[in-house]
Amino acid sequence: MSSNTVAQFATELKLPANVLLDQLRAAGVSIKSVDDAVTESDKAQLLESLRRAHGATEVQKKITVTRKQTSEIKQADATGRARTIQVEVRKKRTFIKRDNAEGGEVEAGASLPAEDEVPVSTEAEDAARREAEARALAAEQEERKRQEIEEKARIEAEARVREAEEQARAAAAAAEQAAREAREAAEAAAKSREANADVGVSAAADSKAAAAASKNDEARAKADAARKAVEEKRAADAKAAENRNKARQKAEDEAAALREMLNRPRKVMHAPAPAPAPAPAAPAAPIAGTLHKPAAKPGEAAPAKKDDKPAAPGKKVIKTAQVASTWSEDAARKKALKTRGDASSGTSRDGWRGGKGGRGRGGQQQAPQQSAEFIAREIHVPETISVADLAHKMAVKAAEVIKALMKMGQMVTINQVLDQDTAMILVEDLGHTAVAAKLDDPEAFLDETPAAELTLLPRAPVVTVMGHVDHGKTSLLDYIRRAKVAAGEAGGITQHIGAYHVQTERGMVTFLDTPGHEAFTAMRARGAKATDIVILVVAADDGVMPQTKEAIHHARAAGVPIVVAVNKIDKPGANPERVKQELVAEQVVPEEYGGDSPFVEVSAKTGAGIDDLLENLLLQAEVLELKAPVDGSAKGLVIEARLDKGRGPVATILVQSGTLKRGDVVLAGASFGRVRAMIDEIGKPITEAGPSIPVEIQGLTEVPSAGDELIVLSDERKAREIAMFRQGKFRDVKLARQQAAKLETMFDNIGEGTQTLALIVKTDVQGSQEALVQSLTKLSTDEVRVQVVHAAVGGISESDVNLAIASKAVIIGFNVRADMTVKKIAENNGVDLRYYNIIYDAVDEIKSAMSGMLAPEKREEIIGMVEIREIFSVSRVGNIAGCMVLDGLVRRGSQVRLLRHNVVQWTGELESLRRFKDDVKEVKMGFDCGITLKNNNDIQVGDQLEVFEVKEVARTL
Ligand SMILES: Nc1nc2c(ncn2[C@@H]2O[C@H](COP(=O)(O)OP(=O)(O)OP(=O)(O)O)[C@@H](O)[C@H]2O)c(=O)[nH]1
Repeated sequence: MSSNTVAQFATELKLPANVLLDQLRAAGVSIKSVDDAVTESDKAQLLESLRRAHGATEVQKKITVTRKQTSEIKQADATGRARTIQVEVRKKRTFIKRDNAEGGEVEAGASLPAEDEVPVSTEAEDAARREAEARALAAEQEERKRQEIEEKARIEAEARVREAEEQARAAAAAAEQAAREAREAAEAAAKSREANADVGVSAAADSKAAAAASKNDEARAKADAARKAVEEKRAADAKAAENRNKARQKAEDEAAALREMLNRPRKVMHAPAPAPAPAPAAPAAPIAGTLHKPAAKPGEAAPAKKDDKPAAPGKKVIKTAQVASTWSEDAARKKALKTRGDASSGTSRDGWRGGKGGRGRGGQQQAPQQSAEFIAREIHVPETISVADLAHKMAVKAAEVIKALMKMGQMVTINQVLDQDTAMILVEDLGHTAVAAKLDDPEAFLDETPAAELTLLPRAPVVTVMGHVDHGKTSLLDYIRRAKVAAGEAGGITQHIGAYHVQTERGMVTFLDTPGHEAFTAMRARGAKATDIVILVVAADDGVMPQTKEAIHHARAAGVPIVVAVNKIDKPGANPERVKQELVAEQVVPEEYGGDSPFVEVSAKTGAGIDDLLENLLLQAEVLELKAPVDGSAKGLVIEARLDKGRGPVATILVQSGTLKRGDVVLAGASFGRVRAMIDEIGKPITEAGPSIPVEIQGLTEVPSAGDELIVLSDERKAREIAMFRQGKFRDVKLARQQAAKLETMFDNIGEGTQTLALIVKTDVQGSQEALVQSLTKLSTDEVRVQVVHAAVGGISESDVNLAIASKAVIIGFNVRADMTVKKIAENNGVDLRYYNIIYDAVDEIKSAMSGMLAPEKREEIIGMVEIREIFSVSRVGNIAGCMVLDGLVRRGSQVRLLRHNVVQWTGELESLRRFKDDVKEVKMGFDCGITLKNNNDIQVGDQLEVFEVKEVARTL
C-alpha cells in the first residue's frame, strides 16, 4: 500500500511529519508542506539520500536476524487452578560486515542497539499472556481432538476391514468345501460312467447308469454351488476392499476436515478481539468466549473474520464449522474448558460463567424450595407395588423411599416389590394419605379411563339351571343348546366350554352350562356372582323335592330371581297345578297369584314352551336392568378351568364388563398370562368378547379356580407380581377366611355391623328340623337376626358347606354328621360345623354366641402320670423312654409335661406309644410302655411325664 501525502508517509514510518518533511527537503525533493503528494521516485530519492548520509556500503553489508522464542510458565491463579502462560520472546540481531575485518564477519550485534523485547510492561504483558494462553490451549485442544478423531477413524476402519476379511474367509471356506464336494461328485460320476460301459445293456447297468446320471447331476449342482461360492468370495473380497477403501477415504476425509478446521478457528478466535462489537446482527456475545465455535452460524461467521477472504467460505468451511461446533460441545463437558474459561478474560465469558453459576446456585436453591412446597397426596396402594412405582406415585425420588425404608429397618432396592402394609406405612410416614386399593380393582394398577366415564349398555342375562335330580336340568340345557346354538352349524357342537349364549328374537341369553346348585354355590363360595337369574326346573310329574327346596334356598341366599320351568309336561302323569301349589308353600309364588316368579310349562323332550321360557328370562332381565360397559378393559369370571394336555391351562371366562381381546394381559386369581387364543362355545376362534359372552382362553400360566375374578391389566410385569404375591398370600387369605364363619367370632362380626347370624340346619328327621328351626329363629332380637339360610333332612353335604362359605353361615348338624371329604372342605374353608343331639344344647349355644359369651373355656384335665425307668437310644428315632404308668392312663397323641424333680421342663405331645413292639391306643396304670416325645430328646431316667388333655367347655350365662 503506498502513501500519497507526506503526512500519511510519516504515519507509516512512525515519524513526525515535519521531520520527514525536512529529510525529504534535504534529499532534494521539492515539497512545500506535509499535505503535498509524495511519489515513488521521491521516496527512492529520500532513501538514496539517507543511505548516503549513513554510508551506502555499510548499509549493504548489514544483515538483520529476527528470532522468535516461545516458552511456557506454569502458574496457579487466584482460585488455585493451574494455568499455563505462554511467553513469546522476539530477538533481533544485526550482523555487519566490516571492510577492515579480514576474510570474515564480525558480529556487531552487541555493539548495536539490539531489540530484545521481553514483554514486561503490565498492559502488554496481560494482553500477550492472555493471547498466548488462549492460543496454546486452543492448539492443545485441537491437537487432542484431531488425534482422537484420527484414532476413532482408524479403529473404525480397522473394524470394517476385519469384518470384511472374516466374511471373505467364510466365503472362501464355503467355496473350498463346495469345490471338494464337486470334485468328489465328479469322480463318482466318472466311475459310474466307467461302470456303465463295462456292464453293457443289462438291467443292472440301466439302474447304475441312472444312478450315475443322477450323481452327475448332483455333481453338476455342487460344482455350480462351488462356483457360486467362489463368486461370492470374490464379491466379498471386492466388498472388503471397497469397505477398506471407504473406511480409509472416510478417515482421510475426516482428517482433512479436521485439518481444515484446525486452520480456521485460530483466525476466528482473533476476530472478535480487534472488533469487540462486530456486526449488530451477529450474536457474538456468547460465542466470543468459545474458542472453537466460530459464530452462531457458519454463514454469519464468515464476514466477521478479518483475515478470511469472502471467497474462502465454501462448502468445506461450513462442514468444518459444523464439526467444530460438535467438538466444542464435547469439549464443553470437559474440565479443561473450565480451566480455560477461568484463564480467559473475556467479559462475556465471565458473564457466561456467572450466569451458569447463577443458574446452578438457583437450581440448588430451588431444591429446598421444592421440598418446602410439600403436597400431601392421596396414594392408592395396591396389593403389591415396587419401590420405583411407589416413589413415582408420591412424586418423590426413589432414593427417598429407600432412605425411609432404611429408617424402618428394611434394606430394599429400587425394583423390590413391597407389600401393601409396608407401602401404606411408608406412605403415611412420608406425610401422604394411604388408601388401600381394592384387591382386584384394576383402577389401582391402571391409569386408564375410569369406569364412570364408560357408557353402560344393556347386557344379556346370565342364567343357571337348578332343580332336583332327574327333573330334566341337563335335558333342558341340551335342548336349548342344540336348538339355538348349533342351529345352522354343520356338524353340530364341536366344543363344550361350560357356558353358551343364545340369540333370540328379543335378545341374548347366556347359560352357565353346569347344572345344579353345587356349581352355583361353589361359585358363590368364592364371592363371585355370576348368575342373574335362576331357572328352577321342577318335573311336573314329580313335584317339589328336597333338592328343589335346596335350590330355592340357594337362589334366595344369593338374592337371584327365580323363573320356574315346570318340565316334562308331555308326560301323562304331569300335574303342573300341583307343582304350583307346592312351590307356593315354599314361598315361590307365581305371577298369576300375585307373586314375582314366572312359571313356564316346558318339555325338554319336545321343546314345547322353550321359547316362552326364553322370553320370560328376557322379561325378567329387563326388570333387572342389567347393564355393563362394552368399552374399556375387560373384567370377567372363571366359570371353569382345566389343564389341557396339548394347550396348557384353559379357562372358560364369562366376560362381565368391557371387552376381552386376544393378546390382553390378564390376571385371574393367582394366575396370569396373555390371552394367546380365544374360542367361543362352538369352538370357533374369536378375537374379542363383550359382556355376558362366555369364551375359552389359553395362555394362563396356571389353572385358575372356578369363581376367580379375571381382570385385564396393561402391564404384564404387574400381573406377574400380583399373581406371585397372591400365590404367597394364599395361605394368609385362607387363614383369614377361617376366622370368618366361626361361631366364636360371630360376636365380633356383630360388633362390626353384621346384624344377621346365618345358620344351616341339617337334622335326622323332619320333626327335629322344624323344632330346631323354630327355636333358633325365635332367638332373633332387635340387634341380631337369626336367619336359617337352609334347613333340610340328611347328612351334611359339600353343597351345604359351599352354601355356608357363601353366606358365612354356621352349620348345625342335629344327629347327623359330615363325611370325611366334606369335613375336610369345611375345615379348609373355616366353616364352623357343630354337632348336637339335644335341641336345648344347640339353642343355648347359639344364644350364648349371640350374647358374645360363647368363647369356650379350655380346661386341662390330667389323665395320668408316667415315670421314665430306662432310656433306649435308637439312631434315626432318638431316645425312647421305657416307662411305667404310675397313675391313670396315657393315650396316644396325649399332651404331656416333662417333670424333672417336680419342675416342668417341657410341654408337648407324645409322638408314639408302644407296648412291646406294637403301637397302642392307650396304656393303663401298672403297665409299662415305650414312649417317644415329639421334638424332644432330652429325657432322663427318673423324669416324670404328666399326661393331660385339653377339653373345650362352653361357657354358660
Ligand atoms: N318325557 C320327558 N322326559 C324328560 C324331559 N326332560 C328330561 N326328561 C328325562 O328325564 C331324565 C332325566 O333328565 P336329566 O336331564 O338327566 O335330568 P337332570 O335334572 O339333569 O338330572 P341330574 O343330572 O341327575 O341332576 C332323562 O331320562 C330325560 O330323558 C321331558 O321334558 N319330558
